[in-house]
Amino acid sequence: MALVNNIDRRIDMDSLHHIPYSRSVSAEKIEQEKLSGVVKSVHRKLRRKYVEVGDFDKIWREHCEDERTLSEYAEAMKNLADNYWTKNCEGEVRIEWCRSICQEYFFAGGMKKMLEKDEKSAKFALNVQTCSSSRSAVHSGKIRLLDVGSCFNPFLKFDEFLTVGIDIVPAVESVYKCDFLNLQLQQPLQLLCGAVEAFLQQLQSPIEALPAQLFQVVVFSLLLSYFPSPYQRWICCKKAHELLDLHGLLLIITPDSSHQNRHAPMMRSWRVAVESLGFRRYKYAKSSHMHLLAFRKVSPTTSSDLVSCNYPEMLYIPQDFHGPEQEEEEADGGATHVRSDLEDDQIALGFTELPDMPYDSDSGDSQCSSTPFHELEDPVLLQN
Ligand SMILES: C[S@@+](CC[C@H](N)C(=O)[O-])C[C@H]1O[C@@H](n2cnc3c(N)ncnc32)[C@H](O)[C@@H]1O
Repeated sequence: MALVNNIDRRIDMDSLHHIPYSRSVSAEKIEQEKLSGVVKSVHRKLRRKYVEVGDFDKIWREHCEDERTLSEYAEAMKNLADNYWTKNCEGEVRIEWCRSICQEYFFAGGMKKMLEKDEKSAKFALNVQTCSSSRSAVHSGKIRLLDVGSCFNPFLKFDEFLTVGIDIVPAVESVYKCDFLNLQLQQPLQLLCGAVEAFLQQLQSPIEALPAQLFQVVVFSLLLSYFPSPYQRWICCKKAHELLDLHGLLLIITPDSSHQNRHAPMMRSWRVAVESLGFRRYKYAKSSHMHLLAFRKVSPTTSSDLVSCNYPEMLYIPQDFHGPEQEEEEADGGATHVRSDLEDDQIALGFTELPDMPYDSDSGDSQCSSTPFHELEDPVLLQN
């Protein structure tokens, strides 16, 4: 009788939304998995279409016209950000990493140190006096930051940035609608800093064109892996180069839940491709679930015959090589996949830093980690 009473009481409590802890946690987990399922299925659909059709311009146009899919995606991302990526979780980790790199580079002498290093190596290489006028680029006010694929505008709350968030489907009003792949670039503004800030504050949605050299920071947070083709990733990096001021920073965050060296060749390949556009590596870090890369724009121009050198293909991701079977397995949650010994070893290694909730390698949706990221001063991963 006592037991029945207890059960009855629990049912009553449930109906009053006082859900017992274990039940609410698993309900949360299911909800979270559902949301990241929405995100992953959009990426998968794009990849599948790209394999079938081959013409990424065509599939991209169709994708941008598919309003229902896009708004479901934006809603899922915003929901994940609002309800599941709380403090110290991966969502915060990527934003905090970007902030700390910018603080150090613009306000704590990082840029000055790099410019001195450039001058020294230029003198050494050419045995000539180099021009030091580039120092005037050291920043004095707010940092002009372009967040591409901003979705829910995570940088807006920080005072040190004058943030422009753009997205094909903004999840919040403060983000401007813009397809970065088709953004037109105009002549740079010949204005003083204050006037440039005023220009940025009067932008209106949709943005179809922007002047070159407008920003000091461009952020691609979980953007590049959205695209099914390496060539689209390369177009984005090239555009970032043109939109950045000389010595500005390109910050790239891309998901990878395997341990640090598993995709070392891929990251080396990315480095070569990005540097070929007129960037130089500045910092690299690996968190449990992401690579975080910072590049400085070191050359004002980028040559246009780079396609012939296969640089775009170098911006590959593991999913580019998935066949239909692997994609299907992923859609089933990997239920039919038999792991190799090597994968088992990697998972065992990974467990030492994996938190206890599932990670979504497409959306970057994940959970708390005690060591958010490892700064690598001179990583094997990105050796010269
Ligand atoms: C995985 S979400 C990342 C959201 C956010 N940056 C973060 O780190 O959580 C990728 C975002 O990029 C946007 N996106 C994809 N292609 C884009 C393009 N060509 N131009 C602008 N935004 C794009 C998507 O709509 C989506 O909101």
